[in-house]
Amino acid sequence: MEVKARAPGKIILSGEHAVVHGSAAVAASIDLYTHATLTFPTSPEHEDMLKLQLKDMALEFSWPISRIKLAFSQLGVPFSSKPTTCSSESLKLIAGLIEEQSIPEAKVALASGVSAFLWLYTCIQGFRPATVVITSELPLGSGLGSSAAFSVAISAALLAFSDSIKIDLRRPGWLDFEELQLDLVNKWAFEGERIIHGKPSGIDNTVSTYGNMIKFKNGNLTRIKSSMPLKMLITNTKVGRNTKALVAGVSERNIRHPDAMSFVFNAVDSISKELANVLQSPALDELSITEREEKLGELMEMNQGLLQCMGVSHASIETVLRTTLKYKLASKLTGAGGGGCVLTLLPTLLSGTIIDKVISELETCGFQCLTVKIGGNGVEFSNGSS
Ligand SMILES: Nc1ncnc2c1ncn2[C@@H]1O[C@H](COP(=O)(O)OP(=O)(O)O)[C@@H](O)[C@H]1O
Ligand SMILES: C[C@@](O)(CCOP(=O)(O)O)CC(=O)O
Ligand SMILES: [Mg+2]
Repeated sequence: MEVKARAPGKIILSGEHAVVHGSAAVAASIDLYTHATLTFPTSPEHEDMLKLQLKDMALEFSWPISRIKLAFSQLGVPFSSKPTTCSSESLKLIAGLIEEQSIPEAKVALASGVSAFLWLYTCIQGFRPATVVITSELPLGSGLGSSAAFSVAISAALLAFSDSIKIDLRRPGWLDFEELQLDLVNKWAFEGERIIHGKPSGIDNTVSTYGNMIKFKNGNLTRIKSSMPLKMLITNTKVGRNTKALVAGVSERNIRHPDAMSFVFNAVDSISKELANVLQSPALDELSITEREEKLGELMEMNQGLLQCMGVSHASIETVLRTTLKYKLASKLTGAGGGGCVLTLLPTLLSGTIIDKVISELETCGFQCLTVKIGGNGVEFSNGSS
């Protein structure tokens, strides 16, 4: 018995961080995925183990089911058909299970992901032996939503084999969940994101679940249908950072300067709303596309300025901004900042020669450039034959 799920990463076009404080934000899925494969054992030798393989990291974790039962015996079985938040007591028990596995020092950031996995697994599947294999095309901790794609892919695979969701695994290829099933996957994935981000807004798991392009505010999504082509260059500064710490840093700044920060968050809210309107305004002719691209670029630059106000830019991000500005291209950080990835708007009429020059200059600085497809499908499942 095997099921696979894949969930996309995302870019945030405007509104990261401010969205945690109630402002609107705009995000789109990208065609880089995290895959989760869930297999229930058929041979008796694997009968009492829960295994998690992180293939790209060459890491494998395994726990005897009896050990997991023992850990949770103090607090009761977390098994639940309703999305449930992991309490601090449960998180401590899970931390104990992970400590026994001794993660190499250089990969210790993965512990929050493994905690999210253990919580989702025991809640959705209880104490059932299985092997879960994870692979990802997304760079981890770079602002492209690897944590959400991880939580969404795992939730989807686990739910696909639960009583909460009935799916037909006979058809080949990648298949869509129904709307109510997506809602459930999204809610569980949010509980995973809580463990990894501390205080997530929910935008990343929502766009990874439903795909395409969304405006998101206070937990509510509005689907956006862009009427213009959108091409972005993604530059990965390769400076590692952690979303949880950056989100906490902005909250602390908000506590120190509540009046000033409320203006910053309000300004971001207006920028996101305007950006969503520009994307959706009716297409007329090529000139209007150019005008709209100019507006988008300006809004992205204004958003970047406000992210600097929040204290989440970084020297490496500033280097990308300076480099792209030489070519009159607008850029902003995407995701939590502090390093990670930067978006640069590539106008439709920009020549390939200029794009090649910018990329080569950015790569000379040691950065990695990616071009991705924006706004594809959200989470999907398959019977393992794809
Ligand atoms: N494929 C994966 N395997 C294990 N953990 C993962 C995976 N993808 C993401 N994570 C978890 O998410 C964390 C990165 O999330 P975060 O700091 O929010 O950055 P981002 O979401 O931008 O990639 C990792 O340190 C790890 O705990
Ligand atoms: C900073 C934030 O707005 C986005 C974080 O995205 P990422 O984890 O850096 O991909 C946090 C959130 O909305 O939960
Ligand atoms: Mg994240």
